[in-house]
Amino acid sequence: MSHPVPHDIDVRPIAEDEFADWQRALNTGFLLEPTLPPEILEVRRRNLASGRLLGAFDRGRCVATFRSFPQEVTAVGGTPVAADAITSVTVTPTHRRRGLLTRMMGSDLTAARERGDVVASLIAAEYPIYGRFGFGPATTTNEWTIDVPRAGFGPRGPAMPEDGGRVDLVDAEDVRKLGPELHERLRRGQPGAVSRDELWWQVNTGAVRFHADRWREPCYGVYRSADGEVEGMVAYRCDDTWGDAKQPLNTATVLGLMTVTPAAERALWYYLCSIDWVVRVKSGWRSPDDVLPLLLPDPRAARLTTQADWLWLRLLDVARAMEARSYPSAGELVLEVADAAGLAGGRYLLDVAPDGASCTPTSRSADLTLDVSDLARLWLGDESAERLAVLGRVREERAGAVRVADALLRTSRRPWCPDMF
Ligand SMILES: CC(=O)SCCNC(=O)CCNC(=O)[C@H](O)C(C)(C)COP(=O)(O)OP(=O)(O)OC[C@H]1O[C@@H](n2cnc3c(N)ncnc32)[C@H](O)[C@@H]1OP(=O)(O)O
Repeated sequence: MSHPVPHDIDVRPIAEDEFADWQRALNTGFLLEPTLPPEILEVRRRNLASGRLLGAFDRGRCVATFRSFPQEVTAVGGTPVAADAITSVTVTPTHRRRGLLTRMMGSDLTAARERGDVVASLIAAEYPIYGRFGFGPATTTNEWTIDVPRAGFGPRGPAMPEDGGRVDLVDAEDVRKLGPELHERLRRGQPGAVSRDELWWQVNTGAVRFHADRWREPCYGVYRSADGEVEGMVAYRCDDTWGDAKQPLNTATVLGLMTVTPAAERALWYYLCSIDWVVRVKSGWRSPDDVLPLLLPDPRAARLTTQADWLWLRLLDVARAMEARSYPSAGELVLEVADAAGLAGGRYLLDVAPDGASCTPTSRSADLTLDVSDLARLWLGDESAERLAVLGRVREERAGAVRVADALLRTSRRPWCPDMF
């Protein structure tokens, strides 16, 4: 079988009239039906075609896809940094392992660096794909399945906290009105969270349909505090499962639950675990240190059913990334950062003082040597330098430097990205 020579394949931004071809290649790469119904294609064209879309073309046919869009990722301490969010990455099966992803990624990351983005971000379909491009897994996610009858709520268990707050069910239109402001509050307090644009709210509440048959309207609940402030919101769907003896055996699956106060968090989980007929609650993708299991009178009723890497980051500007975050104590660290792509490498002095941090190129000798992908693991505070040293991924050049790194970089709560993109 003869393969086309990689350089005969054109990698470039697509023209608007190539969108249908690009979309067909995208669906092919994701093992979906290649051709979308015309009305869905049109909705996608209207919303996506003018964005940053790359394609690879072999004899005029699109054989690879790549899309990036502007995003913000919340650093430790709450400052959002400019991110190049990457999605829709595919290479058609006939054209894989010939460097097409490498070419698209190189072109996108170079442009992002030139634009001044601080990081690039993505959710990886498979673990081994993105490390070679300087990405590291920066957050993880957990999903729990709650066995509701065992959870301990109900007539003999604790009642919903009496704090004057209330849960009300609302419609999609209310979610589009109330959700964005609540989410802005959430993401400013949640390292690893990413921004949502208006299109996110439209697509995720059914106002804009990107799929012909995948939309089923969920139920939406809102928690308001005693003074009427919206402090939490949940979207969930129930199935319609019944046992042989006519017992209700429904599962409620959480599509998203965001809260900005502990009262809202407690109230919404209590609500989900006390809906008649519901015997199982699937939590959806939660933070790895979510308090959820401990909110239940019997935490063992929450079984961990998914645990996986989630948001991957690629630092494009080490100095700005390190200066954007906060640190629990003062200290100094010289980092020798290797970056095979030549985008962000160098030796940096991180100098954390009580009034803020500076990170500048230095000629002082290094305390730690590591790859840019491993600095991405450390940046949000989730990974420990000590663990990476055990793996041989971080090299300690000065005795004790690993401990200093962990004291500076780790956080008391773990980072979390609630979104899939
Ligand atoms: C953010 C997102 O959109 S995630 C979605 C990612 N897409 C998918 O998983 C869809 C199915 N897979 C694909 O379309 C393709 O396999 C891609 C896009 C993952 C990779 O595209 P390719 O053009 O084959 O990658 P490319 O040839 O540039 O590979 C570069 C290197 O990565 C390695 N690599 C690429 N994909 C994988 C993989 N899935 N698993 C392990 N290694 C991989 C290659 O072996 C190659 O290694 P080498 O340089 O040592 O030879």
